[in-house]
Amino acid sequence: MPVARDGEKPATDADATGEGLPINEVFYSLQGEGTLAGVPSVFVRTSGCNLRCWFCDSYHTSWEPTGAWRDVDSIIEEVQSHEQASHVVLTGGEPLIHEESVELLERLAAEGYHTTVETNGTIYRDAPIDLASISPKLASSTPTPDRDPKGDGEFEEQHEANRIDMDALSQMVDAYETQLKFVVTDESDLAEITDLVDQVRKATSTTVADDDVLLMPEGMTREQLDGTRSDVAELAMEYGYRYTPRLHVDLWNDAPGT
Ligand SMILES: C[S@@+](CC[C@H](N)C(=O)[O-])C[C@H]1O[C@@H](n2cnc3c(N)ncnc32)[C@H](O)[C@@H]1O
Ligand SMILES: Nc1nc2[nH]cc(C(=O)O)c2c(=O)[nH]1
Ligand code: SF4
Ligand SMILES: [Mg+2]
Repeated sequence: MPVARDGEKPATDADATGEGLPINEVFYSLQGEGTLAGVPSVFVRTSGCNLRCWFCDSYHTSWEPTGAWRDVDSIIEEVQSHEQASHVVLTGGEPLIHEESVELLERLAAEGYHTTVETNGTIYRDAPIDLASISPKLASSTPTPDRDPKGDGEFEEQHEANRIDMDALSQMVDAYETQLKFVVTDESDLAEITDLVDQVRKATSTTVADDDVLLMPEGMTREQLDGTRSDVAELAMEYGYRYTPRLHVDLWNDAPGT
């Protein structure tokens, strides 16, 4: 079913509102990205996002959000049905637009799970998060009219205005163990990345080491990654940042539920 735009719950549209969280999918896979790549994990994907990256690989949580409202008990039950997993990844869409994500994370922590939150870093919430996997969005993510997957650039201005919130980003970096995971489209992204990392270092009391800064090639299919991964690996070496693969794409391409 469709969910409300940007995850809000309008008071008048019964179809678009509900209790708990709008969930797009829950699945068991290997963490494909970042420092925990390869770790068996249950993924909980909420629906709704405050941004609209043109390249979003989760189109049905952002450009056309779909999902079903589910209460926290039923989500926990499904997580626990994957008995081998001790790690849970909360992602989206943007999971931190939803206040109820805090309750879900509290319940997961109480059950002893390691929690990773995949977030664009624009919204801070106080929650038991073991790894904040923050992917701040660069200018190259903005849906200009020529790169809009749906329309003619209607979200360009809103995306551009909201993609970086330095207060929320630095609060998150100070509060949680963090990785900064940048989607790299080409070499021209690197000036913005080094500038952003400098700004975060100035705004926080936490040490952000170069190997907490991850460069991830843009691409939602193996074919697309074939065009970006080698160049991004070279850039990681040149700048001294960490490279992260997209292991799930290498293993399963763009298959659903992976
Ligand atoms: C779908 S997002 C959901 C979490 C959050 N909204 C965010 O952007 O971090 C999950 C991860 O996929 C990354 N991502 C999305 N589309 C991508 C693409 N085409 N190529 C590489 N990474 C992508 C995001 O940057 C983020 O790290
Ligand atoms: N296997 C796998 N690993 C992932 N790491 C972050 C993902 C995400 O969509 O947030 C993701 C995903 O969608 N699949
Ligand atoms: S912030 Fe994340 S979920 Fe939202 S549009 Fe960008 S990649 Fe997709
Ligand atoms: Mg993904």
